[in-house]
This record gives sequence, structure tokens and C-alpha cells, in this order.
Amino acid sequence: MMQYRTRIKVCGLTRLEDVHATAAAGADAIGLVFYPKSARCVSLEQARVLRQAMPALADVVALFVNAEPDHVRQVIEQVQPDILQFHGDESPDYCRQFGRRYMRAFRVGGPGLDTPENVRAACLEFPDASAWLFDSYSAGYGGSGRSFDFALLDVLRADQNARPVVLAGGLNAQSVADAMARLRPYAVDVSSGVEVSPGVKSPERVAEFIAAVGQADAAARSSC
Ligand SMILES: O=C(O)c1ccccc1NCC(=O)[C@H](O)[C@H](O)COP(=O)(O)O
Repeated sequence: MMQYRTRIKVCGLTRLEDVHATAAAGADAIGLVFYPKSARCVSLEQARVLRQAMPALADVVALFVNAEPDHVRQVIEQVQPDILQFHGDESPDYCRQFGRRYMRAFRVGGPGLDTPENVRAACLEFPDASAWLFDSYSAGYGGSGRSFDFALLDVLRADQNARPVVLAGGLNAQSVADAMARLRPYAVDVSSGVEVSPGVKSPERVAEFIAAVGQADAAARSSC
């Protein structure tokens, strides 16, 4: 079935002005990083302010990497994100324990995620995820600005049990159309590609990225 439009998440926001610009440009979701080793990590207090600035009908995603469950609960209680994103080595039971919608990220190209078969097997362990997010492998866990070999996801496209695919990793206004044409993801996720420096977004690059996704969707519709 042809989908009407590709959803857009902009990840790693730390500043109020970037939330305003990203929402105004038409993003469907923003991601707040709660991973202390990331340059984009936000405090609970910062996150509450950023969350409050998001308009209705646009989601706030809380991103964690192998966090203590109590930390996740604290963020849920105090920030009230719309959805959780687990970007580390979290197990299915770990992801489910919060009783919230979640996206599970897979760091493609890394250990155990380097063939189409093992990528598929890893994904199928998370049948209750609201989406499977694919990012490139990096030692720092994410936000690396690097892409990965899309052929590793080909097998998922025909899988009836596949969850909605969120494509991340090295996307920018120049590369996103080709990536969308190749994989037809449910959503795309960008961080470094719309930044001036880690955690500091460029309103122009965010707007260019969102326009490029819209143009790619329009091109796909007109070719149907
Ligand atoms: O942004 C981070 O610093 C980060 C750290 C640890 C895990 C995930 C992290 N970010 C995730 C994202 O921003 C995106 O989901 C994805 O990695 C895209 O990043 P990019 O390649 O920079 O567009």
C-alpha cells in the first residue's frame, strides 16, 4: 500500500529555539537524548521545558542507552514523553517493562547485525515495538552522522511481521531522497545532518531536510 507521507523525527535537540523551529518546519517528532555520555544529553529540567514547548499532535521521544530502569521511570514521570526509544542493547523484557510504546533501535553493521539474516532475527525479537529504528553502528551508540549498507534491510521489506521502519544514520537534505526511494521507510530520523554542532540545530538545515522529504514523497506519489 502506498503511504501518503513519510514521518519525520529530528533527534538530539537541546535548545528551546530549536524546538520552536523544528515544530514550525513541520516535524512529526523530536528526540530528547537521556544518555549521559552524549553531547546532546539533556537534564530533566531542560527536557521538561523542551517538552512543554512542543505543540499538540507532535511527539516527544525520550531516547535511552542501557539506562537504569529507575532513570527511565523518572523521565516518564517528570517529562511525560509520548514514546520511548531504546538505542542500546536492551532486551525485549527490558523494553516492555515500562508499559509504554517504544521504538527499538538497531545499530546496523555492528556485531550480530551484519547480515540480512541476523538483522531480521534481532528485529523479530521485538514484535511489540511501535517501530524498528535502524541506525549505523558506532561505538558512541548513535548520532554519528554515518550511513550503513541498506542491503542489510532488504529482507525485512517483504516480511509480513515487520514493524514500521524508521531510517536513521547519516541522513541530510541531500541524501534523504535516495534513501527513501531505496527503502520506503515509515519515517526518517536525522540529527547530525541538520546541526551546526552537536545539540545545536540549524533552522535552515531542518527546514531543508523537511522540504526534501516532502519532495521525495511527492515524487513517489507521482510515479505511482
Ligand atoms: O545523538 C546522540 O548523541 C546519540 C547518542 C547515543 C545514542 C543515540 C543518539 N542519537 C540518536 C539519533 O540522533 C538518531 O536516532 C540517529 O542516531 C541519527 O543520527 P545521525 O546519524 O546523526 O543523523
